[in-house]
Amino acid sequence: MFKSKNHNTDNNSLEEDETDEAEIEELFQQQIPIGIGEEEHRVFIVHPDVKWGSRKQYLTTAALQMEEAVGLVNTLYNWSVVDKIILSTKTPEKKRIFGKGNFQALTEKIRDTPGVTAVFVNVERLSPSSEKELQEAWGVKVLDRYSLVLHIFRCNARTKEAKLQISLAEIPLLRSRLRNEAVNLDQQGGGSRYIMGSGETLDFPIISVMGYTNCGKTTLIKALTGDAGLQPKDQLFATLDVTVHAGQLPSHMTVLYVDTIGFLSQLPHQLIDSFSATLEDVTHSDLIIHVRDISHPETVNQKVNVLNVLKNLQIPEKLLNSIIEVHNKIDLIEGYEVSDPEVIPISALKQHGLEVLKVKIEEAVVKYTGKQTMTLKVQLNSPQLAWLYKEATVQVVDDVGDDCTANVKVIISQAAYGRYRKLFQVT
Ligand SMILES: Nc1nc2c(ncn2[C@@H]2O[C@H](COP(=O)(O)OP(=O)(O)OP(=O)(O)O)[C@@H](O)[C@H]2O)c(=O)[nH]1
Ligand SMILES: [Mg+2]
Repeated sequence: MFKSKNHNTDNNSLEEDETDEAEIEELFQQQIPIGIGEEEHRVFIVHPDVKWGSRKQYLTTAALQMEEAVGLVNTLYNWSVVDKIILSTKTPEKKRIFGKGNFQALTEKIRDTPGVTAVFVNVERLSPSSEKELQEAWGVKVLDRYSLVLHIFRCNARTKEAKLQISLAEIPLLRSRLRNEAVNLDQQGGGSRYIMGSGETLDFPIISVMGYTNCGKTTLIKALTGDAGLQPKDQLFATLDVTVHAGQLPSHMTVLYVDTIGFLSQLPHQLIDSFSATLEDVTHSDLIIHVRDISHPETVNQKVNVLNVLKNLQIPEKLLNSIIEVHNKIDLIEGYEVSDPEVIPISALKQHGLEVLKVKIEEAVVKYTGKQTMTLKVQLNSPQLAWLYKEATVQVVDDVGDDCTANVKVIISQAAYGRYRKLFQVT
């Protein structure tokens, strides 16, 4: 389904549309956060079905839904269905999808079916912990409808704009996975929920890193996140795809940095579409970091241009006010000093000034997202701690002694704190 790559990717000239396409194609294929590659798949389909109405009614519905699932898999040219099964399930409110007996029988059946490389569980979304659990039990890739459909879109994406859109669609998925890695719900006794529930309230703050091409955006994100996969390059438009990277702030709050396509005064025509898609994405972030290459002769004009574009984008006033201005590449100017105390001077390459920047980012996140740091006295023999792990960012748990309580430092939104107080009748 992917186009074969017959372009010469060594030539980076922007004038050559073909080369440019090839490079985007390559970048796009490198970044597959949902982890489905181009390989062939032999898929076992499980359709968990809740009984309702008459037996005939639910069997008909289940059969139709199974047909739909088969159709989805067959859309992918090198995928095939090896077997399929409809299994009655517990209600969605229950913590697990399948009852114990059903699950054991299913696991045996999957293991006994030769050549299975993936199991498609035909539900909208599996929670990351369920997915992990099933994957461990079955030893093969586990897909839900969301990840399968995204994969189909990804394979069909031909234009740069479409590819960017897909990268953006993957953000919520990526977020929930990161959340799961940061907080293992199962270990906290929270159980694993089968379908993502209040997932949206669990979002991490999103920080868009913007600025002129070659100013050091990717280098900075790499330095802030330690993400070894990022490749800064001394070349215009090294980054042609929106990517998202998780990093930790000083108080262990996790944030997501969005690496964006750089500005250029004379934007090559073929890039305008993907560029505007990037900018649209920015309007949905919580905070903007504006990186300036302070060693560039046009740095002042560049700043004016960036701010003008952002203003014309109808970005919410609050987001405009949130902009953190960063002066990068100070290592190239001896004795560089800033006159504005709000501006943070750094060298992303030499990793100077990053701690100060992180503190500044954290302050801004607290200010602009309404999230606050609090220390709560928590009853350890109640579900309070598990609740906080799910709905807020737990930073430190201090055991305070014999009375079964702990001091828990959390980053929590005002709304979540309100719910916490109500739920546990804390005053
Ligand atoms: N001397 C110096 N060079 C830097 C610094 N930060 C980045 N660079 C260099 O600047 C070049 C561009 O860096 P990138 O991080 O790829 O820049 P970018 O803003 O992501 O560029 P695009 O993706 O093309 O928009 C690379 O050669 C980096 O090594 C810095 O603090 N000091
Ligand atoms: Mg870049």
